[in-house]
Amino acid sequence: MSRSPSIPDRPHRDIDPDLPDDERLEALRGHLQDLVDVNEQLSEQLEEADERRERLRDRVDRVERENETLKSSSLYIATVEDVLEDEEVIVKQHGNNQEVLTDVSPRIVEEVEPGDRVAVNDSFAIQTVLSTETDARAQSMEITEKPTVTYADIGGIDEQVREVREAVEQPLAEPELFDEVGIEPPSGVLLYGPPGTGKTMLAKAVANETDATFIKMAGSELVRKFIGEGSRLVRDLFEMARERQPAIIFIDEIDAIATRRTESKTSGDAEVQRTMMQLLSEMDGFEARGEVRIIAATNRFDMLDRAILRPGRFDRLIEVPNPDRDGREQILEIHTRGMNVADEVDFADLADDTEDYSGAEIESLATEAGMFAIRNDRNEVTHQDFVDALEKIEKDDSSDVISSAGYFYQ
Ligand SMILES: Nc1ncnc2c1ncn2[C@@H]1O[C@H](COP(=O)(O)OP(=O)(O)OP(=O)(O)O)[C@@H](O)[C@H]1O
Repeated sequence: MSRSPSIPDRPHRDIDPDLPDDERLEALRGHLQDLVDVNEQLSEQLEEADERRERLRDRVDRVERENETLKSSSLYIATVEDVLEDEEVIVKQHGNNQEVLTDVSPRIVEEVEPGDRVAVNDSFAIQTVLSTETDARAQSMEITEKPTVTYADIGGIDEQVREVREAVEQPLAEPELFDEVGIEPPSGVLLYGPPGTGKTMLAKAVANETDATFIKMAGSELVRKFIGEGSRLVRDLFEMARERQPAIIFIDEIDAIATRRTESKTSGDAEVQRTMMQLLSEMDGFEARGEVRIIAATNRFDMLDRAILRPGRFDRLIEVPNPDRDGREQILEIHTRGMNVADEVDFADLADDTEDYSGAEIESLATEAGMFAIRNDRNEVTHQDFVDALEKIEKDDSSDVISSAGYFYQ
């Protein structure tokens, strides 16, 4: 680094006050010139200092950016095995189970305890303490001992209900049937179709019918920040299901971890791929006639990696479409069961007017009609309330998401 230039001395001249005027004027001119020279030197130095400051600022920016990159580069997950003296700990890496003696920064040493999950960098130094495993499990899984949804709550998809019962319920309820015939039940069932058509309901209804624990995980929850975390969650998911069997594992939005590979090979992609491989390997090592069944759902069937559809994996595909006219009428009846609906309400007519509506949209139509009744100080819902609700929903739709059906799902 260049040294700072020295500051010029302040110019000084002794001018004898007794000098004749012209000589004193000359001396003063000389003094003024000295001052002008020093001023110039100082200005130059100031300019140089400004340039140096600019250069330093650039360097700080660069270092800060590097620091950010370092901070955001991939970290690995490990579990703390033991905390020793002198800020040393033994961690076991997830994935390869390698044990490593490493340091903890004094900043977080107080927080680290055996059993904690931590994020370590390439040199195994602990960077952060992660939330505890039970927290992570609880946060990302929805566990219901016995869901209340029944087949009677599902309208318009009778054929799909039949197929799901055969592929999921029967192997749980009557495994001996499969033993006797000598066939393996389907490994996994994939429900695909537009949003809000009853895929989640179907999975819940099977759990209800078979007294199984319903364990739901969204595929997007499995896409995690740290290397190894997604596959760890997949293992947790299956472990949880085994602990609570009979159980139905329901993975919604499976496309989040099972999208066809794209050209880009970023580390994020590789991590998602690893999570999917973990899911496949859990399924491969899975007792087909056992007490854990797996159902996945997607709105984006066309984007799925075909590897998950091979035999022994999601080998039973069930399309759950938007309901047809009769289906819509049935769903309307289901969702108005608990409502005070006037006798004159014509569900068949409403079913005609709700083409392309999903089950979820029909449910909102019923709620919206109820709101119109309340707004008009009535406790009975009339046909006109449904017509007004339809109009409102259509108006909202045209300015917003055009029927959610068909948007992702073509
Ligand atoms: N076939 C149906 N019969 C009765 N109600 C339905 C039906 N389909 C959807 N619904 C209503 O819509 C709500 C949402 O449905 P559900 O969560 O099962 O849809 P999904 O297909 O899983 O949607 P997504 O793909 O968005 O997860 C349900 O709680 C239910 O009230």
